[in-house]
Amino acid sequence: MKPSKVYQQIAALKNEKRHGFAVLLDPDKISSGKMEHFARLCNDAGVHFVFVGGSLVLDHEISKCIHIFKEHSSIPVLLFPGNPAQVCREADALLYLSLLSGRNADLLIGQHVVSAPMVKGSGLEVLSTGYMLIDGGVPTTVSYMSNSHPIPADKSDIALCTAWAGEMQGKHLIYMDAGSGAQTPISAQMIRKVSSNISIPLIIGGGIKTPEKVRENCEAGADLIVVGNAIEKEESLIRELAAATRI
Ligand SMILES: CC(C)=CCC/C(C)=C/CC/C(C)=C/CC/C(C)=C/COP(=O)(O)OP(=O)(O)O
Ligand SMILES: O=P(O)(O)OC[C@@H](O)CO
Ligand SMILES: [Mg+2]
Repeated sequence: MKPSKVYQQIAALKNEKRHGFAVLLDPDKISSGKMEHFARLCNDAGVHFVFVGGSLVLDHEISKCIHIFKEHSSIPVLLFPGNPAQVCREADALLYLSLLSGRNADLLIGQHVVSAPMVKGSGLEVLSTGYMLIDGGVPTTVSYMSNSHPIPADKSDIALCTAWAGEMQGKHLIYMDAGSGAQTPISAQMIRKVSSNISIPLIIGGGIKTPEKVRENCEAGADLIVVGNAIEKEESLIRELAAATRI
């Protein structure tokens, strides 16, 4: 399946040496009743993409959340699912994650096989994504739920070889994630090492809280920065953090 519109927007960021900002909306923390408000905040801040999903989502309102968001915004919505039950047609695209940092066959290919008919029939733009967890100093929901070891934070060579393997397998994107709520975000040194050696777009997330960190990550070669927790705590940060990708 060839990716198209959303992929082209992400690839354009890289080709034109610009940087994008994505807000992660966790339906368990930002309920459908707040979606209109968040849509307006994201519009006003010039957010490029919205990711929706979680390692474990208790709320069954993902479709409703996306539907409301899209009534008030034309920002593309990308599903960021911890499992196939979070896939829904209302989004624009699906980050079709393969957990390359782990050695859990189910998250590399098993869940994809089981959900293939549903994903194929969804009409979603499918973005094949090499997903890499990097140690962020604390156990995160995703490391627990995926039952996998993250790549040690100081092992940039392992990160690079993992990203290379994903690129050579034909992944459209690499997403390096220190995990939601990480204590220590991914180092600029690791971002630089990976970014300067791959040609597909690089998404960076986990524990990013300040415009300075956003800026540092952009300078190190991140094409798209993802923030969730910090914005849930202080929604006015959306504007500041998004602006930092444009400096
Ligand atoms: C094949 C399909 C359609 C789905 C499977 C997708 C795979 C393989 C996922 C890999 C591992 C995984 C559980 C990723 C989830 C990543 C994610 C959405 C993280 C968002 O943050 P949370 O971990 O929910 O953080 P909080 O603890 O802050 O809620
Ligand atoms: O919630 P935060 O820590 O910003 O992390 C965002 C995202 O990369 C998590 O998968
Ligand atoms: Mg979550």
